This record gives sequence, structure tokens and C-alpha cells, in this order.
Amino acid sequence: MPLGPDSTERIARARGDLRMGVPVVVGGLVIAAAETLTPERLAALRGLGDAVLAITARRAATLKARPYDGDIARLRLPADVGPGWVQAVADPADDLQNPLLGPFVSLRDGDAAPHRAAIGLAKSARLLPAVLAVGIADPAGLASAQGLTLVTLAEAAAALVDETHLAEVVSARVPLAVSSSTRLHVFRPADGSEEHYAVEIGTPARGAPVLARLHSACFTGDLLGSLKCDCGAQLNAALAQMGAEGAGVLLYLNQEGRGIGLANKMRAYSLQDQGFDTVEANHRLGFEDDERDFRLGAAILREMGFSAVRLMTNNPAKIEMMRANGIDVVGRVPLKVGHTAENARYLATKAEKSGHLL
Ligand SMILES: Nc1nc2c(ncn2[C@@H]2O[C@H](COP(=O)(O)OP(=O)(O)OP(=O)(O)O)[C@@H](O)[C@H]2O)c(=O)[nH]1
Ligand SMILES: [Zn+2]
Repeated sequence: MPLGPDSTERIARARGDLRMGVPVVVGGLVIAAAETLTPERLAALRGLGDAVLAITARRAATLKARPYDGDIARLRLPADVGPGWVQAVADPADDLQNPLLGPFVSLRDGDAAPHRAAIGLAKSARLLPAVLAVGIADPAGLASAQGLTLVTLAEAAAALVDETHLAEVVSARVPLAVSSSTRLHVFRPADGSEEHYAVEIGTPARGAPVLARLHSACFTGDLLGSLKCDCGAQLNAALAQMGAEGAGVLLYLNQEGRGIGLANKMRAYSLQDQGFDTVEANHRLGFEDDERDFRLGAAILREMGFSAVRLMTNNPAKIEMMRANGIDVVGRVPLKVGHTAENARYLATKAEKSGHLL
């Protein structure tokens, strides 16, 4: 079927559908993201059979629900609840005011693999990791009758561990204050996910270690100059050092909020205003501490012809991830800038819980 979408393209569609609130068929389930569930969709899903709400074990721990499926839990959807209940289970915003959502009944029997793949899809769509799921007997029949995107379990599971294929779309000169000899390269993943950028300063030799920074997008810090993190200061300091040395490459990876997306990062900020630290906030939302995929950075460096770097970072995990993905990290260049009274606790938490070097 050369005209129709292949599995990668159907997965990309599935992410878009989930964001819009349109159900998707994954394996033997029809699923909808908790965050975008409407009363009409909930009623239609209930009409197909018994519904469960799949959440991560992280979220289950906060809710005191039992996770019998390892890293996820499947909660039976009570008969008398509406989308408000589903959203309150998914979203910790009102946990402290609203502690009486349970008791929850977690399923033990049956196969949780499609639910796990569904949560992975919701995460990759930058939605809260919670999905409503109903088992169906004829997935292909339902998908074709209702015009729903259909992905098999194998396709969904493979998409989550797929090697990263990125292609350079274009590059052009963008003179910067730190160096007039700068080119911006745009890289596009084959899976329809977000584009990433490389800022190349000077013409670094491909055969020698390049001064490099893997910078994760931070709208609040990079653009607004937020005092809550050190990102904006790190971005500017890294570019300034590359300009001063006359050569370097800064990858700007669109993995906002350590890979959870800006909406979820703002949910995390809101929890931090309730007293939780940056790691606890991610966990209460159902995410791991860090959901970034650093294979992207290694893939872009390779695509540009670099195989060895002097990495500007305070994060030892980034060094390990680069090495694990075939990039030789010959040295670490510390980047200690942007410390403010507002981000002191954030930086201390990263040092204590995530192993950052202060
Ligand atoms: N989820 C979440 N993300 C945050 C928070 N504060 C900042 N971020 C994100 O954290 C990321 C910081 O990225 P980096 O500065 O590249 O990475 P790092 O792990 O701190 O390591 P180095 O800066 O290299 O030492 C950006 O994507 C920010 O948007 C927070 O409280 N919660
Ligand atoms: Zn930041």
C-alpha cells in the first residue's frame, strides 16, 4: 500500500488523535487519553465494554493504588463516575484538597502490555501518562467502522524503543552576537515528532573532539529568563564560550521539561508551589525524574560528522548516555552559571537526587 500510511506514520497520527481527544485502537484495546476525554467519548467507550484507567506505578504510589503490573497499574473504572474523576486520577493538581478519590480496584488478571504501550503513546504525545482503555473483540473492524487510527501492539511497542532516525532538512547562516560565523541546522525525525536544532559556531574539525553542549528546551528559562532554573544562563554561557574559542556545537533539543512537555512542566511547577521538589513533582504526575531520550543528541552529532566531544554539562548521566550511544566524551566542561535565590532548592535537589555536580 504505497499510498497509505506505514506503521511509523500511523503512530504519529495516533499521537495527534490522542491530543485531540480522538480514541485510537492499540492491539486489542480502544484507548483515549485521560487528559482530553470528553463526556461523549467516555459514554461511547463505556458502551463498548468494561473500561479501565491505566496509570503509571509512580502515579499509583501517590494515589495509594496497587500496581500489579510492575511499572503500571490498571484501575477499574467505577460505574458512576464521569470524566472529572478520570481527570482527577490522572492529574495531581487537586490531590491535596481532594484525597478521597479511592479506594481503587486494580486488575491483576489479563495482559497489561497493550496498556503499557498506550501509556507510552500518551507520554510521547506529551500528555499526562493516563489512558482509559476498553478491550474489544474486533479491533480492525471497529477502527474501520469508526475511522479510528489502528496500530498493532508490536508496532506501538517497537515505536517506543525505535532507533532514532533524523535527517537534516536545511542549514543557513545566522550571525550571533557571540560569533558571526554561525550556522543553524534543522533536523527532522522520521517519526513525525518534534524537530531539533544544532547551532554550529565556526567550522569545528570533524576529526577532533568538539566543544559541545546538549541543551534541552526550556521556554521559561531560555526565552523568558525565568529565575526558577539555570537554563537561560547556561545557554548563553555555552554559546559565549564557543564564540570565544571560535568553534563549537550546541544542540537545542526540543525536549521541554526533561521530556514531559511544557504543559506538564507547568503542572510540575504548580506542584512545586504546593511544596514538592522537582523530582517529587514529576513522580506525582506519573513521570520518571527524567523522560529525555539522549539518543537524539548522539544521532545528531553523528549525522554532523562528530564522534568525540568536550561536553559542557554538570550532569554525569548525559556523559554516560553519550558514551553508551557511541560518542567519545574526552572531557567535561563545567557550566556553573545562573544560580539565584529562586533556583537554589531546584539545583540542590538535582545534586542530591539526580547526581548533578554543583
Ligand atoms: N519536569 C521538569 N523539568 C524542568 C524543571 N526545571 C527545568 N526543567 C527542564 O529541565 C531541562 C534542563 O535541561 P539541561 O540544562 O539541558 O539539563 P541538565 O540535566 O540540567 O544538565 P546540565 O544543564 O547539562 O548540567 C529543560 O528541559 C527544562 O525545561 C522542573 O522543575 N521540572
Ligand atoms: Zn529551565
